[in-house]
Amino acid sequence: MAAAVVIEHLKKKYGATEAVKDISFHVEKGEIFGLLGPNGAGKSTTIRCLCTLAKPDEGKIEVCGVSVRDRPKEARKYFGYVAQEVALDKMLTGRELLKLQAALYHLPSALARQRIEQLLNLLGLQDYGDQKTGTYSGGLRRRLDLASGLLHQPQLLVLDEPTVGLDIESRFVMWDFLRQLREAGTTVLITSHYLEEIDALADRLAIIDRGLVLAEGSPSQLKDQVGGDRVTLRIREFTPPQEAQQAKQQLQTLPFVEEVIINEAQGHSLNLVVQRDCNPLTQIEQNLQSIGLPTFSLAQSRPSLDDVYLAATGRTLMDAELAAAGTRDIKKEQKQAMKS
Ligand SMILES: Nc1ncnc2c1ncn2[C@@H]1O[C@H](COP(=O)(O)OP(=O)(O)OP(=O)(O)O)[C@@H](O)[C@H]1O
Repeated sequence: MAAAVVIEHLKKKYGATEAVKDISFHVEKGEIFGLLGPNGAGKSTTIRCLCTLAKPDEGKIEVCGVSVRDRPKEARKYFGYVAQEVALDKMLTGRELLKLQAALYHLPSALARQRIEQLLNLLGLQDYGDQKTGTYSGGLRRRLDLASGLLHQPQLLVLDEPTVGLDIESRFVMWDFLRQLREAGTTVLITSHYLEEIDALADRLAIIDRGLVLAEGSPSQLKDQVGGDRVTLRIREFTPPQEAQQAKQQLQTLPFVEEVIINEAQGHSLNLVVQRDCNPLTQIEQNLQSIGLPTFSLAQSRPSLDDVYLAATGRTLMDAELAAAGTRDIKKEQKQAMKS
């Protein structure tokens, strides 16, 4: 059985910007697959190439065994795409917009009517179908986007950051709906920069950073691979770099400490990897005391996807987000995207 998505050695540049340097991953049928990475990592570009909305420079892309580059029209039958931001015509009602969309998919009108009512019900939109979309909340708009992407009953639903800007409740509604879709046999490919979203939803994921896949697997596999428990230590609220170095050297000598990383972006806090199921906190504190260093905060936890990200990139996802913010000219990108 062909995989739902095969992407191999995808490359895509915008001018001098290498948006996608070399990305490969497979999505199996019936799973929720997450692409996790900070803003600017290349997630949208990857799925825009997959969904025939951007032209790749190189690489193989298949949807349900059909080459997207060679047979784009046929490939489009297999997937529904829900973009990051959809410009809805605010004067149209939800039902009218779905009718328009159904016409774009060339659905026969009886089938279109049936699908529209089904989806409005399924997504809890039955009371809003005749209201103008200009009156919709963010959560309702996203649900209508979903309905649009599902009208032609695609085998694969591709969603770009579907819960950005949504409140927690709307986000949970969306997660539940995506899980129901999976139960009904639809494959879901979702991009997100929210760790907890991918952790909660995805059967498997790929971590993407600066146009490359850094890790791929199920959330628990990836967490297991990064090894022992994590300890986050702050010597002071803002630790001088030389003290952080001194602490690192000292703590590396402890038998249960596997690794010490100094997180410069977080006030030179220290991230330690320690053997599982040891009780390290008192010993760490005493050890620091013995060389005259205080402890401002100290906490132990199981590895998270952020630890997986940190181990792969040397920075946390949030720091990567902050570094990316402000370096992009979104208006220029949108203009260029319209052209490509
Ligand atoms: N149309 C475009 N023109 C020029 N540069 C672009 C364009 N689209 C994306 N880029 C650049 O390519 C890189 C990858 O962007 P991309 O949108 O794929 O990342 P992303 O991970 O999806 O982030 P986001 O979720 O913010 O869209 C970024 O450096 C971005 O500035």
